[in-house]
Amino acid sequence: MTDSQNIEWHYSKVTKEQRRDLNNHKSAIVWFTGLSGSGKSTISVELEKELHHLGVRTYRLDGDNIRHGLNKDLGFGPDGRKENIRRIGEVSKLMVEAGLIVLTAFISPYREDRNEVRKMMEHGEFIEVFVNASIKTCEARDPKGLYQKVRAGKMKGFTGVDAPYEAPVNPEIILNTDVESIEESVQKLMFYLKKKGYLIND
Ligand SMILES: Nc1ncnc2c1ncn2[C@@H]1O[C@H](COP(=O)(O)OS(=O)(=O)O)[C@@H](OP(=O)(O)O)[C@H]1O
Ligand SMILES: Nc1ncnc2c1ncn2[C@@H]1O[C@H](COP(=O)(O)OP(=O)(O)O)[C@@H](O)[C@H]1O
Repeated sequence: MTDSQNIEWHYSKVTKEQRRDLNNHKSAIVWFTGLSGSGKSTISVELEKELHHLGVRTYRLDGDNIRHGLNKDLGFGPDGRKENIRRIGEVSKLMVEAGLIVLTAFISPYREDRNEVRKMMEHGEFIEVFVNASIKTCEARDPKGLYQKVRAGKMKGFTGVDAPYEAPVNPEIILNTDVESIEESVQKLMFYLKKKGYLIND
């Protein structure tokens, strides 16, 4: 561990607000959370495409990708998942400082870990999106064949089967992907971002 007592903060001469002015929109984290197969990746990809078309500067962080690089040393036990979310929170915060709308797609099963990220951010900078789909739906979709592996006893500690998922209590947005289409979910998100003024900087 580094001794943080011997480290001083260095301030930039360009602020987050000035970067936002340059981009002409606000910056924030759109934090997708939900079971494997609920639709986090799919919907965040489509949302990013739509935002990009509007000239919004974005970046997407996805569990599957980040666990190949930055977080490849982490497992799926409670400690590994906690550290995964802590690091993603820190990286996302930097990106928000840089003026981006960050889209994160992680199961992030623990309420406390998500709330820790919320606490790191300023008011309105953390938009929690509960991608709500039943385990039955997720298992029927099984886009990576993981549920099949779990049921065959080849994987242990899988979220929603034999590891917990704690649903958000008061998320900014709920997407019921059991019944809503991908397009409907994207439109819901776009409506929220526009209504709350994220896509302009005033
Ligand atoms: N044990 C276990 N439980 C759940 N998921 C597992 C597990 N092992 C591997 N995978 C695959 O890893 C993806 C989830 O990674 P995350 O970084 O999003 O997980 S977490 O937020 O740390 O819980 C998850 O991807 P998604 O399906 O996109 O959610 C799975 O493909
Ligand atoms: N309404 C919907 N919303 C999101 N995904 C859906 C929907 N209906 C079907 N799907 C499909 O379900 C799968 C969701 O997988 P994925 O986006 O990888 O989920 P996650 O990232 O949450 O694990 C994709 O194959 C997607 O095409």
